[in-house]
Amino acid sequence: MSPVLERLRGRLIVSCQAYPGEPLRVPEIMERMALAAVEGGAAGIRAQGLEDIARIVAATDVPVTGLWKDGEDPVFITPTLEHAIAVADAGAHIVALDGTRRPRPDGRTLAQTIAGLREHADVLVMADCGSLEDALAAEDAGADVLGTTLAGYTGERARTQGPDVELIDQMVARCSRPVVVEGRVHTPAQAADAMGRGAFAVVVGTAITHPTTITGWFHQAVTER
Ligand SMILES: CC(=O)N[C@H](C=O)[C@@H](O)[C@H](O)[C@H](O)COP(=O)(O)O
Repeated sequence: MSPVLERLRGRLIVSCQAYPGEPLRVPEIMERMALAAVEGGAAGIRAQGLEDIARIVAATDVPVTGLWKDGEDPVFITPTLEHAIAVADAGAHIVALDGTRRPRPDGRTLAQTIAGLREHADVLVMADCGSLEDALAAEDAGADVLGTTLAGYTGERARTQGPDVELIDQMVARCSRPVVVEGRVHTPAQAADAMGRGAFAVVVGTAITHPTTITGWFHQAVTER
């Protein structure tokens, strides 16, 4: 296994993302968020946007999973080969991209996208999947790592309140590539449970790095007793 993946085995990856129009959507702030997460024990960072990726790669010494969310198409996580190449050029160690079976906006298949990226750069590829069928197809297409990232966001599976544990179990049982659990991991107990189910690593975003959502959880608890 690649040295980059070895560093992530059995560890926590923290996703540092702010969304368009939000107060924290500033690359320097995401860089500092990443530094804070690494201080807390994160073995890797997941980051969105070329500037955020480049800054976090320069500021930390942990593997960075990069993605570029762009466009109005349902496939919006690093949707085309050009986006994937740009993410690699920004310095990401792992390029995360939409790993579903849906048509991609540039007309390429996932396999063509991964092959094209590999011709350009020596990077690992994480396929963000929404179902077991996605994960099996992504593995065939050449992805190095399979994420549960899009479970509940593609219409194929219900959006579970916490992580989609049924999908985790299916992917761990059926896939031969490492399964990274990502999506709605909101508590340390859920992260531990995912590891117990055979996850290679766990990605936590919102519950660590999205204070507006976390505030909303507490706001609701306080006001809707
Ligand atoms: C579906 C989608 O667009 N997921 C994105 C992927 O990068 C991010 O918005 C999520 O925050 C990330 O996957 C981490 O998940 P959570 O924030 O639930 O811990």
